[in-house]
Amino acid sequence: NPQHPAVELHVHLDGAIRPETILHFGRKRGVPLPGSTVDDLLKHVSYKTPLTLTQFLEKFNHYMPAIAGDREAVRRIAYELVETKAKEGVIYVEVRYSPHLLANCSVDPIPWGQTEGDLTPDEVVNLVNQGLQDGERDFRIKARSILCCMRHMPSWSPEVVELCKKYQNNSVVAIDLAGDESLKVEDSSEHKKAYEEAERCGIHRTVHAGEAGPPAMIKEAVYLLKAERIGHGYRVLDDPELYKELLRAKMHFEVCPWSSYLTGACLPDFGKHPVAQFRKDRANYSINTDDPLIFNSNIYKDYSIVKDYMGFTEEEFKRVNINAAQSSFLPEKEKQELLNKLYEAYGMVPNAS
Ligand SMILES: O=c1[nH]cnc2c1ncn2[C@H]1C[C@H](O)[C@@H](CO)O1
Repeated sequence: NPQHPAVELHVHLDGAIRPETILHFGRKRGVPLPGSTVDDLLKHVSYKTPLTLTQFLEKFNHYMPAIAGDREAVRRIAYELVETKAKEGVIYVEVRYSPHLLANCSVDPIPWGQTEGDLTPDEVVNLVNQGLQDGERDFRIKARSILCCMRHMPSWSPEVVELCKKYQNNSVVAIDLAGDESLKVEDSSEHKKAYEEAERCGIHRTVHAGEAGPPAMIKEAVYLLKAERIGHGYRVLDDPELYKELLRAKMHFEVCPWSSYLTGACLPDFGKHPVAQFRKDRANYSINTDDPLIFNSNIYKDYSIVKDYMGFTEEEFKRVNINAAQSSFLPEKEKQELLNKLYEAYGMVPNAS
């Protein structure tokens, strides 16, 4: 039973695919997969005890070849994610992905060992938009998207920001920087330029930082890339001065509890999880699934963790979701509409009718 209408700001499209859909397209396209039933496939793709962020990211290799490069698949995974979220009681979701990692042409290198085809990153965005918009209509929730730059692929970033501009407010609301933070990138000036262009054009900005990386990555995200939200950001607690500053600035942290356990981002002892500190300090944060396929989870899992291990209350869940709506990348008027829906559902305004 969903504890509330919820708002989810951090979920990867390519980390949230239904195993059935992977099997369907694997079969249809003759792409070999590590299993031929849902259980088999999940044995390889999902896992239950912590890996490193780098090892976790390798999981995508097992199934992305079945989806990437296929128009119907790309559209369908977007549509199905909206359905899944609607069923979980999410009324507004921001879905993120790298258009390049779903393409098989006009991308260098062509990802996942695909042979070259004719699906460009631009058309990927178009297809995802269609899937999201069809989903919004059929499942009556709101969905927007965030386009990801990848840490290890600075050469893709100029096109990512151009796609954000082209599709701005046609589903796309923001830019992100995802991928392996622990990896040393010789030159990230392309990421920086892309973020400057995003700021100049009024495109919202979030950055994965302080998940596996040190607080310095969060500083870079905030002060160099002008991030308005931080993906994960747990390690901000290692730098009390920075933490104080970001609390004062009401910086939003996109917290993913179950993910943080499975990627080794946080200690396995949930009693000591950074989100417990965030709650104490009434920080601005949201609760999110991140990659529910790989983590074999849903939004209830993440809410259960903070409830069962940290004693989070309904009151805090309401505050969390109101913060999420406030820090969403919707235009002001739509943000107000979303907030009003939450206030009403939470019994925080008298029913006007
Ligand atoms: O938790 C994560 N941290 C960093 N990168 C991630 C995480 N989950 C997924 N990604 C990467 C892998 C996906 O292919 C990419 C775009 O969604 O983002």
